[in-house]
Amino acid sequence: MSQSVRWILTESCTCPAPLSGMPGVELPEGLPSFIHIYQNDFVGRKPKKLKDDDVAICLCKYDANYPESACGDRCLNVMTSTECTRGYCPCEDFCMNQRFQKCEYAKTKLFQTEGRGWGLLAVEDIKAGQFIIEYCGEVISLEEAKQRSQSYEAQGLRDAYIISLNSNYFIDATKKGSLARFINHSCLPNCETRKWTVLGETRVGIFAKVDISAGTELAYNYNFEWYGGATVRCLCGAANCCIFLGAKSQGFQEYNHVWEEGDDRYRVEEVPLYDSAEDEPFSRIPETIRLFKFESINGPETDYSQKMEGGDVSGQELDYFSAIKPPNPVKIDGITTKAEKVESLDSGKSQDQDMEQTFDDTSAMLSRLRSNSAGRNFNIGSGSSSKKRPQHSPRQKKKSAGGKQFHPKNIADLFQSKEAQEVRKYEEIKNQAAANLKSVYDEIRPAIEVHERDSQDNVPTSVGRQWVGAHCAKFRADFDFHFSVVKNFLESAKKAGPGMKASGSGDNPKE
Ligand SMILES: C[S@@+](CC[C@H](N)C(=O)[O-])C[C@H]1O[C@@H](n2cnc3c(N)ncnc32)[C@H](O)[C@@H]1O
Repeated sequence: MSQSVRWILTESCTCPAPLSGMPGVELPEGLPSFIHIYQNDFVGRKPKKLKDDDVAICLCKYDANYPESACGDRCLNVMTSTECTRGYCPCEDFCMNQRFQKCEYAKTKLFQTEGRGWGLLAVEDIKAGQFIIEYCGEVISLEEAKQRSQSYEAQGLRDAYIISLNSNYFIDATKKGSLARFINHSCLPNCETRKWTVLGETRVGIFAKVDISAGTELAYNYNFEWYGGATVRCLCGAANCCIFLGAKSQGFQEYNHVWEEGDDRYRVEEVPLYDSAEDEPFSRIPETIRLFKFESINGPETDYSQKMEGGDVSGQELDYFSAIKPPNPVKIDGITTKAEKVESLDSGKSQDQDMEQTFDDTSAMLSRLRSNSAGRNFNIGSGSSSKKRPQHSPRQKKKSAGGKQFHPKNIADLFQSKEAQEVRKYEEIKNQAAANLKSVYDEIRPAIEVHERDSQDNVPTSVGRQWVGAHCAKFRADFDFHFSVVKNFLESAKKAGPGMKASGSGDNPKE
């Protein structure tokens, strides 16, 4: 049974009192407690204050015979996903481009789904492209997002409400948020998320992808990028459902292949061998942090088994932190996750610290540049999941001779020779290239951040070129370094005679 309409605004909320004409919020009984807000609540920093010079003013001129003239689709601000600013727009009160500011939401209603918690329904017909609601919550830093994600997990919270605004900031709607926090995921969604700039800040809106009729559940494709941790069964009911949230992401597919019982392709013995210290310099992920990313998936379009309409998926890139972690991987009749089959997982390997640091600083930039291509990736903390592979089970044999691993740095120390000097020279060049890459990133970061709210199409070519150039130099230096390690290692072994094996192999009588 529904309670009467009520406003819930707390003292700590920075948003103004609800504007007249704003939709009321009907909160049904039994809804887990949260604080309803109409604007993002900034934690740890204040919202930007736009200076006069920074306000984007369009060239629209209101024509009473043509309402679209007041900041419709041809408005310069609309075209750049920027809202007009009240008091500055030439169309004044006729301006139609202040939907976030005026909370011009579609009428919606909460309802209880089967197995997916609460969901949001359209109460009126909604047109394709229409703004439905803002995804509001607390705006927090990346660090805070990591901490909260871990803490929610420790508290056993199942539902994930943290999404990314950009590489530095996230929206956490766990404790405070708008009704958008209740919109569920579908593999065949009728809505999508879009980022808009409103009064200088990036905000996230839910928009209709297709015409939606009253009574239909609203859903968008979370496009979770799976970064380890729990596998959560998707219950969207779409005919093209991916079975698990994030199942289409590379991380999930490499780590949690889903297969039928008895499928011999995935026997533990056949898990590929690798030496992570050498192959995977960036692959360590803090286990407790799960980052999910919304990303385009062009899956087959099939019938919608629930009352949702289809269309191709083109939601913008957003990331999701999850606090979900069931005790064991999900098991569905006849289907097992690979994690269940692999008997034990190592907790992580030591990493090349300087490389890792550079990667931390530059991963956000990389992800943005990559996001224009089909195979997007996003990295957090110390590494990318894209290369993460199943780790050794106790039954697997080691690849290295005698179980020893040869780290490039150790090799340089071990060989006090001409060869070692050459290796060190290349190592220095490699470090220099890494430092250059970092300084290029620091230099061009502002240019990227100005544009990150939409896409990287707007980033000046010179910036992109500089970035690509620095990367190529870094890759080249890495290659030269590793090549010199291998070459000099072999040469010194050859010089030492046919019986000589790598230092540390235990076969050298002098050892
Ligand atoms: C942003 S919340 C959505 C609202 C949530 N249903 C509630 O009751 O608060 C996201 C969480 O809802 C659940 N969820 C959303 N879509 C789902 C789906 N298709 N299948 C299973 N669970 C889903 C998952 O637990 C997910 O972490």
